[in-house]
Amino acid sequence: MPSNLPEPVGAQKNVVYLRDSGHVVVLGTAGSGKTTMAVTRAMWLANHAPKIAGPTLLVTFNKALVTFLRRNMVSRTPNLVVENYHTFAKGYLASRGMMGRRDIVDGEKYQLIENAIAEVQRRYPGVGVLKRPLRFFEDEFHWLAGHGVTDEQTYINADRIGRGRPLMPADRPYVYAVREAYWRLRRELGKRYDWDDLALAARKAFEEDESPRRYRHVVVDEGQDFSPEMIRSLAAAVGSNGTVTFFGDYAQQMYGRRLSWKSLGLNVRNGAVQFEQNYRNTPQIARLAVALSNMPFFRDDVDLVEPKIVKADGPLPVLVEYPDRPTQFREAIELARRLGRSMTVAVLFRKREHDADVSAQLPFATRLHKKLTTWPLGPNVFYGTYHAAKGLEFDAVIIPFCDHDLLPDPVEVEAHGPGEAMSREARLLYVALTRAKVRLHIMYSGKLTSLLPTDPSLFQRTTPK
Ligand SMILES: Nc1ncnc2c1ncn2[C@@H]1O[C@H](COP(=O)(O)OP(=O)(O)OP(=O)(O)O)[C@@H](O)[C@H]1O
Repeated sequence: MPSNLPEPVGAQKNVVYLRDSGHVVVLGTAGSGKTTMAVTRAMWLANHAPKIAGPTLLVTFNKALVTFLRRNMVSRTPNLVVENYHTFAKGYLASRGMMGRRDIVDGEKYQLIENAIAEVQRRYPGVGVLKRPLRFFEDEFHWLAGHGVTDEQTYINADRIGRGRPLMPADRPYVYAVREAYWRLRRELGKRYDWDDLALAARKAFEEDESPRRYRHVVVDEGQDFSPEMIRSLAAAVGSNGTVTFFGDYAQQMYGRRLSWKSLGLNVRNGAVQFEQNYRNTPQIARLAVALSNMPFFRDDVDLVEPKIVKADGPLPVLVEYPDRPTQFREAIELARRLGRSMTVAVLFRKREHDADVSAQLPFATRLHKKLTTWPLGPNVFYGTYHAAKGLEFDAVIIPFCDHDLLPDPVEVEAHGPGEAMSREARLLYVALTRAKVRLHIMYSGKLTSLLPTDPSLFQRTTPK
């Protein structure tokens, strides 16, 4: 997003200046102006909307995006609060006397789950599902909390939407036993919640809360990453004369397909509004993104919007094979250094493990991460994970390590099986490459990841000098 907000046009205008109370859902392709229009709508609702102006919460998933928005767009808008979801939920629970300073389990969570698995394994030796990796249990608990499941029977009967290969009902009691053991161990540590539980706790607290609501309007950006419970709690956070405006792109969804709007607490009268124009990417980059989203493993049965591209032509995405990973890394840094003199450039990685190396090589570059508090203006180098780049955009994006044995991440393959892992990781890669406005450089060594389309006309293949 730019620092000056563009004038809404077409469908954007209809959403931004909508006066009715109630709920609106906007679905749009990457770069269709969802974030910029979320900000424009939030500012209009906060201060300018005749008769319906009132305290407004703009909530998003990505903390780096919150920093960007506060710094560049909404710093002087009274009546508007920009927060990420967890800050909102924590603050609300604290205001209800339901959140102490040390109530959330953080890094210790993994050890607690390990201990819980070991405990249940001792009870049921030889049960196969209990041998699944920690990441599997973590993911399953995340899903349960996100869908507001708090008892075993509901889990056993659940249509486990969002997992390619559902877990057999016969296996579920064992997984649930691990969840209960984890809860008990967590309680013994004096922690009431983990991050995944906050939405469920907030939703329930709102249900019992009859006091006047703090916010009249809620605007949700990057809505595809919000769990059902998060969306329900946000819908419950406004009173009956308020509005919820939800912006999302299901092609960028991390995982889990969506439920009906109604079951998410959203009362959408006329169906979702579609944003179809892609204002960010050149046709060359957009074409690659569309080809990726058409790959068979990019499974989806919901509202993907085919983009109409409005930007001028640019160079083809560049695909370069290097002899080895250290060379890839060196070249990515060198290219970022060079491009960063005249434009914004981001080097994006699947995993966090490269952060220290980049920071050693590029001490003035900005790492995209949760605690980012300032946002540099002008040409600059940024770096971070695909996740951390959500919602952001850069003139150039460099994606090293698109190697066959690194993407999809083997940890995800082990946890979810190859089909599910491909589907999830393809979405992440889609996020990463749609951050590029004009230049995109993809690097690999050995064999290229099978997540990328193979049509040679989508790339300019070059060889390293
Ligand atoms: N009406 C418009 N006129 C000109 N430019 C626009 C308009 N709407 C959006 N843009 C530009 O399009 C780019 C993408 O916008 P934005 O980041 O809001 O998209 P998005 O839908 O949130 O993308 P993503 O979901 O991929 O993060 C920005 O540079 C923005 O300024």
